[in-house]
Amino acid sequence: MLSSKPKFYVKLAQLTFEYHLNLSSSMADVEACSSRDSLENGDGCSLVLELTEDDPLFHKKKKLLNDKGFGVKEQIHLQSSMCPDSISNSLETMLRIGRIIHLDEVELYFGEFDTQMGFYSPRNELETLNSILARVNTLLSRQMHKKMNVWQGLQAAIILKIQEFGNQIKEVARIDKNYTCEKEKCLVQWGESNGVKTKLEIAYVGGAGRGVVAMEDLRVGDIALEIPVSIILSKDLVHKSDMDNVLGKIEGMSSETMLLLWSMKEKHNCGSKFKNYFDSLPKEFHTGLSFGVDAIMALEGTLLLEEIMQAKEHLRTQYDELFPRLCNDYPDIFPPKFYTWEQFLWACELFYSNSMKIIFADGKLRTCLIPIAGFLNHSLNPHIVHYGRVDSATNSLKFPLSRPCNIGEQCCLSYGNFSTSHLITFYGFSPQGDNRYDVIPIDIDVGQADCFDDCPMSNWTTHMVRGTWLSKNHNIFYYGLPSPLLDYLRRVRNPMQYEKTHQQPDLEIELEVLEDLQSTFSNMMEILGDTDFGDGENTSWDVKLALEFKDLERRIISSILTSCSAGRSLVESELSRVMSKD
Ligand SMILES: C[S@@+](CC[C@H](N)C(=O)[O-])C[C@H]1O[C@@H](n2cnc3c(N)ncnc32)[C@H](O)[C@@H]1O
Repeated sequence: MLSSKPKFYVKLAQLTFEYHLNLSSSMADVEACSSRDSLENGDGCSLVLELTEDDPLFHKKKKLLNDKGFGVKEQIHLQSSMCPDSISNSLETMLRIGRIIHLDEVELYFGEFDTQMGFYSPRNELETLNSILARVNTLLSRQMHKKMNVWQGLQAAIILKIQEFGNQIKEVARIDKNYTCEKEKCLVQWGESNGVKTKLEIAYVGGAGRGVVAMEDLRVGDIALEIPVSIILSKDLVHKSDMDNVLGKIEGMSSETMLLLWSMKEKHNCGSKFKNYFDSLPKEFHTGLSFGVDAIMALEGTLLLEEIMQAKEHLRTQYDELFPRLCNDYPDIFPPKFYTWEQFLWACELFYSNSMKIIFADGKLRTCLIPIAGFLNHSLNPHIVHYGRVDSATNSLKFPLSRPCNIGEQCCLSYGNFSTSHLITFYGFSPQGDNRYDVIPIDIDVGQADCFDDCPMSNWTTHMVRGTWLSKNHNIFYYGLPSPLLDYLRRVRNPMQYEKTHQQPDLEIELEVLEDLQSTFSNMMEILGDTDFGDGENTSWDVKLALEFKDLERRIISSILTSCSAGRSLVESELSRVMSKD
């Protein structure tokens, strides 16, 4: 019955992939099991990474898993239960599976696995390592199985990997020691007297305003910050207020807007429980929604211009639907002086840049403002990735570390997988480093979009490109450009059959595809115009951000043009070689 060798087991059951690392069941036991529970309740214990059908990318990921050799009912036997090398090998296999499971849409679109980088994105890698670690920790905490040392070995190997990964991606923040953070300290003291537990202190971080730094060396899994639900601002506060009756009757009013309108008044209430919180907020926000005329003009030709204009228009419409009607009808509840357009815009910027979506103990998702946690800045290489669920045992929101953060180091969150245009519009900054979510969407109007059932990658409904420096494969047929887009364009030219061969007709199609892309992106570059360096020191914050963004778009397009041109040279020389042979 018992086998000492751990095994991976890949099973497809009711459209759910389950990957089992099973330490003590024999393969026959595993095959006889129809559910994960029966494995865990038995003598053995399984490690499961699962891809479920709830995932909107289920079919695409399933295909990618199959392409990578992780087929249905496949087993991968590991060599030994004890030796560190085999633990490390098993971890590598789990990582390869986990990375695919944790891909998001953009990563999957560009997802030819990059063997040189070894990972898809820092977020994906951290998420994968932490999800495997969480499962191993659960198994260890149950202490109900044999071979504890193997699981402990695996746990140590994962933690080491996370540490090594963190060391590769360290960012240095400029901490301004002269800024005393008085208001912020008052808020922390108030928080602590209400049950907040923190290992972070507020500091002024160059280029990002307030941020938080670790007060001690923090390890993976340590809780950097814990906020009791009693000091989280959520829609429950509106229900307890005089606004509830009025707002509840307005059709289509979201609980998010209710909380926003409540906050606009509450911030003026000297006796508010949340006075320290409101006092700590910036007097003005510098997001894309506050861009002035010069910045808007500087954005001419960019995608960001459209995003900002649409967002602002949406907010103006929302404001006009509510005001001055609410102030006229209920002047005591909605005093006109608190509900001007400028104050509404301020509140919208507060919510866009500072709110978090949290799942409460009742299972409901609510948009909240969270004192103290609101000081955490965003990073493309975050320390904290999982923070969205209230711990029902403590009725608090915990911020555990997904990678270590040393004493004095800025501790950052991931706000989400956002493009720089989104971050500028709603948060007012452009992140440091390569943002893999900076893509240029491509509209393809070929009138035969639904044709290619047999071509798996052409079933993407949207196409996109990004800086080709992010790709390591610049060989013929790839050129640093996304395969789904190239495959799609090839199929448009030859719907019957296209193969990546070095034969003349296929190479001629390659040339046409590259020429088309080159012409599309040359037009885009022309619309963007020449680099504008602004007015040096005198350039305002918004024009600076606008110019920075325009420059980013130029760099992306320029990299695509360079790749198209290099690709054409490759194909042309291959074509002349083939033709000279013929
Ligand atoms: C949740 S708040 C974080 C605290 C904020 N720095 C403050 O001083 O109140 C979000 C805002 O912080 C700033 N921010 C966050 N991450 C940043 C980053 N990586 N670089 C620059 N600014 C950042 C932006 O102004 C953003 O709108």
